[in-house]
Amino acid sequence: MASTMLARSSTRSLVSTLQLRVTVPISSRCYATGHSIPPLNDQSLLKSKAFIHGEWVNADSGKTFEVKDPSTGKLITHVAELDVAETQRAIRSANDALASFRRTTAKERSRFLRKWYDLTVAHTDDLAKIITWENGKPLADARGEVNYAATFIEWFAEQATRIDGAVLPASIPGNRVLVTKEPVGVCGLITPWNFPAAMITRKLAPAIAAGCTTVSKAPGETPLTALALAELAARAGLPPGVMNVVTSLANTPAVGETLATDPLVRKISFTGSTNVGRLLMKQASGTIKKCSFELGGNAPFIVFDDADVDAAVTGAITSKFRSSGQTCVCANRLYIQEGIYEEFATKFAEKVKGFKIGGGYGEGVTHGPLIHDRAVSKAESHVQDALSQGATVMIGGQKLPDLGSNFFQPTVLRDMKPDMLLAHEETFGPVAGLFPFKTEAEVVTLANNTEVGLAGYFFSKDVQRIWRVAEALEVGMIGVNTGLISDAASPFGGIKQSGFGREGSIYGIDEYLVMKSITLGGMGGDLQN
Ligand SMILES: NC(=O)c1ccc[n+]([C@@H]2O[C@H](COP(=O)([O-])OP(=O)(O)OC[C@H]3O[C@@H](n4cnc5c(N)ncnc54)[C@H](O)[C@@H]3O)[C@@H](O)[C@H]2O)c1
Ligand SMILES: O=CCCC(=O)O
Repeated sequence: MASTMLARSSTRSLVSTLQLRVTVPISSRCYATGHSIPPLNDQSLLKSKAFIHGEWVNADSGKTFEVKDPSTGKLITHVAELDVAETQRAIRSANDALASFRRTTAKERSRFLRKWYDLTVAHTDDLAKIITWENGKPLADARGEVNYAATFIEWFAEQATRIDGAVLPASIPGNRVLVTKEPVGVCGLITPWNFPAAMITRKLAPAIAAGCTTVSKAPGETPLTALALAELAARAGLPPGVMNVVTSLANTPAVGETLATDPLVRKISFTGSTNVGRLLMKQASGTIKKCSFELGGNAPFIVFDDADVDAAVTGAITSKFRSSGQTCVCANRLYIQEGIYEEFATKFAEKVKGFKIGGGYGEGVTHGPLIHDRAVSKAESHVQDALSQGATVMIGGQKLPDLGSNFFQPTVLRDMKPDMLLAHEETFGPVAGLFPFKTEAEVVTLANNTEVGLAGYFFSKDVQRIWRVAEALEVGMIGVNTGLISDAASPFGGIKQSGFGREGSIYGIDEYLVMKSITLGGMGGDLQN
């Protein structure tokens, strides 16, 4: 009871913060943030409880965790810190809902998704403000993310009605083989903080389109967007239990293990680091769950001498600095062929000079903070390692303490060498290292010299080279003469230790379906008189 009241007061506090735009301590557990955010049109989108069986619930323990604004480090609100028991309850809710939801028609599921899509688009401004608040990305980027997130809902609203089967010629006389596709069952969906809306809709929309029921684990850093999306899904009429959202920060490993080991869960889809993916895969193996894993990358971005250098600079800026370098498909290693190295480096650094760094609501801000100080330390360590081995800074290279503890300068390093840390580890921050190379064969060897294989990019005007290099790069997604490959229509996913499974596209729904063959015997006899 006390915890219920506490959480109610937390939500009220959050709402008052938005209405009043003032710095006022409201309660000892949740207070205004000290920097104002634009008020929401619909303040009831702000939730601080988890969503189980169509109800907003606190943790049984009454525990909460803090969600902080990465721009200021200040508290946004406290969110329910769920544990194993509540996660099991969410799984049972999804399991109870499955029996009837799997029997809904594709058209019904499609209509539901369409309503959810319409509501998401209608609330773009509010969702974007929430994303900026908890993730830090500039408001324009946050709006772009809401649009991107909504395209997955729209896409799978359309795909829901296209789940098909087959009739196959049997090799046994008199038999006929039918193939149907069915929902895999209860799905455990675990998503990261870097795209608080799009990573969750990219899993939820195909799961629902397929007729599955779900338990999503919202990222501890950015749970508010996931909860707002759940509110919109409920408004769209999704039956209780089809979409449950559990929230946790400290209890995340226990919640994750519960999802990955509970026999009622038939599918785990995870987006995040390779290390956590490895752990979840091990845990999920006990009950042989269907899995898809979208894990870490270390994308090569190659510019050949024959490329349009200006286009390559634009593509590299988009790919490297999207979300301040915090996307799994961000260029991590920029390989520039010797003939155009100087021109590329100068033009690239010049563009980076034009960035405006600051809090995501700031006028004209192009790049926000990193998510937390660990991310800043990683960027800093990659810069230090490169400098200690002979790289030079063209621009940036420092923290920006005057802006806040999570800010790091967009950085361009030149004269990078293959042994440097940045060549082998995903920076996940705004540091671009320019590596010179001589030949096509050399650069493809360098590009493939990594355990992961998510995205890769290259710029060239030679059509034969385009085929050669595209076929030789060991990645799941390639951008040729573009730095932007993310699209609901395109299959998203990696190879090697970047994981397996594909999201979006005509293939994404297969991750949530299982195939069943039905063999009919005694068929095809003579016509009866
Ligand atoms: N391939 C992709 O589509 C994709 C997309 C986004 C991020 N990523 C990768 O994610 C990484 C950055 O995110 P991060 O550092 O927050 O990743 P992370 O693996 O630490 O966390 C990602 C998510 O997993 C949850 N999590 C953490 N530990 C867990 C555990 N033991 N059990 C269950 N869930 C757990 C977190 O709460 C979070 O929601 C990068 O490596 C990046 O490339 C990949
Ligand atoms: O960070 C990973 C996902 C980014 C994207 O979908 O473009």
